[in-house]
Amino acid sequence: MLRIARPIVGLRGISSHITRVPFAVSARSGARCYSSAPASNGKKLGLLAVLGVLAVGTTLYSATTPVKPPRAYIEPVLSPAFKPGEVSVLFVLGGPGSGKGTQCAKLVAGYGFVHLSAGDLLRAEQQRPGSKYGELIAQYIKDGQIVPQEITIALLEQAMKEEFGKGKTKFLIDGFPRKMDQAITFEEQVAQSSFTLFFDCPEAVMLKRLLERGKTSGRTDDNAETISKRFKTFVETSYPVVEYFDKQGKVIRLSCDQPVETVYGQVTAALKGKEII
Ligand SMILES: Nc1ncnc2c1ncn2[C@@H]1O[C@H](COP(=O)(O)OP(=O)(O)OP(=O)(O)O)[C@@H](O)[C@H]1O
Ligand SMILES: O=c1ccn([C@@H]2O[C@H](COP(=O)(O)O)[C@@H](O)[C@H]2O)c(=O)[nH]1
Repeated sequence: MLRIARPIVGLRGISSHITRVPFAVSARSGARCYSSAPASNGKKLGLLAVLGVLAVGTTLYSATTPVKPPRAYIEPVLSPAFKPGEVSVLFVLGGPGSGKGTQCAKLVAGYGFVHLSAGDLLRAEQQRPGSKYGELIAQYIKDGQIVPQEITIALLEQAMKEEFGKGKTKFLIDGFPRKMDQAITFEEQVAQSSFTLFFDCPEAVMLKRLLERGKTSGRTDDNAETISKRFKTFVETSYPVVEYFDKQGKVIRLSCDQPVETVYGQVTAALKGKEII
């Protein structure tokens, strides 16, 4: 597929308005064109006649010569890895510790979704012997920052293709997209999302859960210092993604500050309402 880029606004047609008027015309070879000496009437008339002919000539030339538009730029547009309708993608977003993974696990058990957690994929890549990106990923996670999109999207696309090859088509993409560039690139190059489940949760609740989880999780980011960085990243970088999809009417907002089963009841009711399950 090819996309023809629009020509640069304002470029087309400008040349038709440019008429070059000769700077000085001398009636006689060697005469000074900047002389202050008064010219005779005959000379003045001759000069005016020449200027008039030139003005008419250039106007006629520009009016009759077709203006060539600038050559269109041709940009290749990559087709997404999955065609529209081939797979169903639900993004699952919410602050750290809002319960995304817990609810995804229940949807897998109840409705046969494939659950792909971007964080889990990054941690697995970090651990993979020989990975070029292990150290980089470890540093970003420890700092509560978002790993460059190329790495995360490649991991997600690969995992989706593997599952698709086994006949799976319903995906929960958990903890992604966490940044606007990821949202746009993923939808352009991998697949369109149908909805985003957003778990709204007070920071105090998430902090308590994460500190509790940190006692056994072994995660380098479940500690007070990194948690506060993750909260900041969520507010500044990830929440704009929720707003972006909200403007498209594609966000299902859920309150996470309830027992697990109550939250799950809200999730399933909302998905049934949208005829996703
Ligand atoms: N509704 C809930 N009520 C109480 N505790 C919960 C609830 N949901 C999840 N938890 C607990 O909170 C912790 C964080 O949950 P979970 O791992 O599902 O969150 P998450 O949003 O996936 O976090 P992260 O983004 O950090 O991976 C876990 O220990 C989990 O058992
Ligand atoms: O798209 C993503 C998703 C995650 N990360 C990094 O991983 C950690 C942990 O993610 P969880 O979803 O909480 O498991 C997150 O703080 C980021 O550092 C990412 O870079 N990009």
